[in-house]
Amino acid sequence: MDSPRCPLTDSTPSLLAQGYAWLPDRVRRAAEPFVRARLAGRHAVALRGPEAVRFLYDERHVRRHRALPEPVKSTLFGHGAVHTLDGQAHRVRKAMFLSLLTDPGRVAALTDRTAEAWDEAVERWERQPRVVLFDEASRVIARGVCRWAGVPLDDAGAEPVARDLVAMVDGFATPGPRHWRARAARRRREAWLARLVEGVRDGSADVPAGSAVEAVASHRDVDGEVLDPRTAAVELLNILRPTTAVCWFVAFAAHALHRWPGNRARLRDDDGAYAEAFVHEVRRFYPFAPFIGGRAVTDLTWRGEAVPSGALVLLDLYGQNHDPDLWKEPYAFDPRRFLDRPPGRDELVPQGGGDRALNHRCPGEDVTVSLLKALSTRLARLEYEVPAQDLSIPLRRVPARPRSGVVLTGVRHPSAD
Ligand code: HEM
Repeated sequence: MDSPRCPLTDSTPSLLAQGYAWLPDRVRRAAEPFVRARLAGRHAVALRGPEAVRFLYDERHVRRHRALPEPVKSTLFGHGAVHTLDGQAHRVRKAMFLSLLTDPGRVAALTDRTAEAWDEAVERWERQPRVVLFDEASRVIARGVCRWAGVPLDDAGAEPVARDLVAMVDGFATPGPRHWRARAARRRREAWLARLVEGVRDGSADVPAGSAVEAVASHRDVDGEVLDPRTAAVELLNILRPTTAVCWFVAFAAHALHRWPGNRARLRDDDGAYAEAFVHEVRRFYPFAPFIGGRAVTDLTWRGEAVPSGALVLLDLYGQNHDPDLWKEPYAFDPRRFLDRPPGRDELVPQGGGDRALNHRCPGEDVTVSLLKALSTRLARLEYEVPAQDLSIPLRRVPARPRSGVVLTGVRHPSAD
């Protein structure tokens, strides 16, 4: 087999300029689900499809160590995060997340805390002329997850905390001012939570027994040692930050209810199966995580294509969620596609693929689905107007969001009429 040639031109500027469209465009031009590129000076290959999921998540092929660029670690995930670990070190750290995030009782408690915060917020929204749903949802969820996790937060604290948690997500994939805001937000919140962890350990901070803060503060890593306070803060943020980021999906759900209002009645009617299908379709249809990746640990072959040791191997999440080979009419928003059958493990991949206990698949999918079900249903039951505004979702911006943030006016609970 010929040794693979990495393109000479670096595609990083095109990726930054085109966002979500960059990889699917390249796949379309290549007329096959395999793309070779140079990214940040490195040889990269991009794959998609259930078979590609199984290939990439096999640690004999691809590992995460030294795969993530520094700007992503300094904003989105944090240095020393579970995302960057492999092998036994990864599995021991991952077990902590799974025990906190997949137990149905804990997921229900987090959903209840957040639903309470939503109901409190609605009382305020009814007295306001307009609300920006994206911003409001971020505060509601930040309040809910902090209450659930045992992070002390007074009412005035929710707004700056939500702003920082959103900033960390908003700025990971851009070189501009959003990026510097993300770095500053991470530094601030790591310092804040590291102090809390130290307080829990020396007894000066009182947090509920069994809470996420207590679990992270007392977690022992593969070496039998507790995490240093900064890494413990990084991992606490890896619970608070992505949970708050469900506000992106809440804004997308509002967008879908506005564009395709037929969904509203079935959500209002407490149709649990439909609500779940709606949530999966929101996660499939709208753009959020564009791709994930790691480094080839040895010379590999993918469907006859050589992948040299050290190359970046990317899984095209957005492309796979819109792949016509997997989804009938992929650009139609249609929750009914999930009514007949639940999503296949390695087909629907907005939060990664594979087995969440063994690899890097997101441990927060149950939380995401549960929160989004509860909040979409509540949103569908509210009455409000959607005044003229720019609801476009430019795919050049990563992470994408409706430009206006989804402005609602005249919010009222139907019972108030
Ligand atoms: C807002 C919706 C969410 C999206 C779009 C999302 C997406 C993702 C993606 C794409 C990955 C990487 C998978 C991989 O590298 O293979 C991931 C990993 C992760 N997510 Fe999520 N996630 C979301 C919500 C959550 C929530 C609610 C939590 C926790 C409460 C969470 C915690 C994590 C953690 C800790 C990892 C690292 C797992 C590991 O490396 O083993 N995520 N997520």
